[in-house]
Amino acid sequence: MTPDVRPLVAGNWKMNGTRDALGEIKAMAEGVVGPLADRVDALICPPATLLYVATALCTDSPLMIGAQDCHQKVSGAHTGDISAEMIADCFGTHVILGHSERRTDHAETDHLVRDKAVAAHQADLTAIICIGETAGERDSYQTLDVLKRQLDGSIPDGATAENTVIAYEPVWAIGSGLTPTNEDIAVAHAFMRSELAKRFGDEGAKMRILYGGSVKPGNAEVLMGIANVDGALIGGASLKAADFLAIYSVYEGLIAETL
Ligand SMILES: O=C[C@H](O)COP(=O)(O)O
Repeated sequence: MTPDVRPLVAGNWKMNGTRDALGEIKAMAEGVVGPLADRVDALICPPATLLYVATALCTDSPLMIGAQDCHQKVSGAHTGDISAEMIADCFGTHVILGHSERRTDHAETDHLVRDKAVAAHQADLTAIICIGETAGERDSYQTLDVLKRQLDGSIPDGATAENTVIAYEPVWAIGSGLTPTNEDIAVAHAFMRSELAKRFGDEGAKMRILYGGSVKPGNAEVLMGIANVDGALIGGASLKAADFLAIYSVYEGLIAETL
């Protein structure tokens, strides 16, 4: 955790979830309540097909709804894409950008991710910009170099602690059940914090840096307790309300420790 930074527990449903899954969102909306909701943000990013109905289920809940990608342009001839404005029009508040699956599946570059973040900011969305090294880069000790290159290239100059969240997701930890050691996570997050503070000053010092990659109810308390880890970006374990809420609830203990 970073002192005075409000944690964010975010779920990325990826290409999972049809209308049958809306009951999970309803249960999450009902579960994000009470004093914890005043201290810790919760967000679910379902597929675009569920965006509008998901936000409608959350009108009486602090649970926020976001999208998983947007186009860098405001509108136009871009078949199959959705714009940041369309996400905002569905009452979405956040958009995940530059996830490693999009960098791989759609050849997204740091430059493109930066342009998408600018589009997100122009639509008043918070951009969750994903970065992280591959197994090969980690094995050849390039992790911090990769993080620096992706931070420098993917974050636009107008980023603030309000409109931008960084998600560190080692590619090899996604969906694998593997996580870096606590020490490796601490080193990576301290490095990112220092780079963000160097470039963005106070805004960088307060910008949220999430950890993502095989976060589960069983390891969340330890992972979320690491310095400069300001929440989680959760894939598989965000599909079920019970797991998502169990991860969210680890902050009951973590916040009590800081009071
Ligand atoms: O965006 C979420 C991540 O890719 C993590 O996925 P995972 O929790 O299934 O490992």
